[in-house]
Amino acid sequence: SPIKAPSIHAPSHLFARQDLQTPINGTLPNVTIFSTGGTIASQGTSNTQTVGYSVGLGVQQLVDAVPEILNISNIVGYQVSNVGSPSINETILLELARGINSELAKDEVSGAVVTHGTDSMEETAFFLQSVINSTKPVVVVGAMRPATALSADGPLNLLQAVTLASSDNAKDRGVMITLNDRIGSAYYTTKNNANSLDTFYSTEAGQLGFFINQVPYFYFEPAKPIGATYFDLKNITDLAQVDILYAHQDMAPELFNASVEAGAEGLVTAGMGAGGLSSKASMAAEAVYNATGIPIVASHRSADGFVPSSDDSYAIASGFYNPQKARILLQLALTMGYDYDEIKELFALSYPAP
Ligand SMILES: NC(=O)C[C@H](N)C(=O)O
Repeated sequence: SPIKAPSIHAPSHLFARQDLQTPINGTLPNVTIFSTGGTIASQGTSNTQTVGYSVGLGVQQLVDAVPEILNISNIVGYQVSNVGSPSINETILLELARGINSELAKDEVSGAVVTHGTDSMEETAFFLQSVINSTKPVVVVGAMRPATALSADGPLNLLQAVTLASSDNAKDRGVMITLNDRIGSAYYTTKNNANSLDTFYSTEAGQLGFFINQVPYFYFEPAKPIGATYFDLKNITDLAQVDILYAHQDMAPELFNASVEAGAEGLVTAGMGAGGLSSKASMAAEAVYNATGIPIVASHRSADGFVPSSDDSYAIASGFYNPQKARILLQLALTMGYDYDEIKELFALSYPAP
């Protein structure tokens, strides 16, 4: 019969550590699962319900649904939160990052898995990529169908995530996102479709590998994304406020001032094409920059692409970062006290001169 997982770490104040009822096998690696909620932890009222379900399954139930995981790894779990990922906030992000760093610092832990809603998964994954101090695999995983649905995707995704987190060939590849057999780089992977199972087919730079019969295969040797910067969180307890303004025809120029009045310390624009704003919006942005000096990063509302730097612009070019990743990067830079020029250089690191 199953025995209690050994107490191999101390709980932090936010995390509810679960003493998962998993059999211990000394020959297997140890993986720690950090559970945050999302569709992977959700239940509907029938097996055909795939919208309008509710979050509620705990980390123990997620593991219980896939006993095969215990043939791959010993598991310890933390219940970090149990929310839909639109409600993930900086408190959860900071605690998650600290928890992962402290787990991965232990020799006996091979890797970490984060179960997460898909809606803001790329933001959490990018954040973790920027603040995790380890070469061990960190895998962020979710599902597009609730656990109760016919053909629920969560259980196999979780099995693959644990497999990846305990694989030697997954080391030194940065934080990864896995869903629907695909392995993507957290740095560049984006949710592309609001509903479909294959929503995390990656943008051009993001695809790292694929699962075949639950074995991870990589296309390349381990590599680090160009420009990836590590931020040491030290005693940081909150992140700078950065908001995203979405550009469109006739965008209200007042939004720039309103955001600053609401507390924004930096702004990201999801511009049209390669970062474009209407001339009225652009003038308002420039006026806010001149009045306050807050950094304004120009990104793109198109799903993929690049915003080039321009010498005569007040705005900092996002390069390859989409608005939600640019926001996290700007939050981290501001939190660490980077000035305007340092922030500009930070963004430019992702597209070094040839
Ligand atoms: N598929 C999902 O996980 C979507 C869910 N609304 C979430 O992000 O929490």
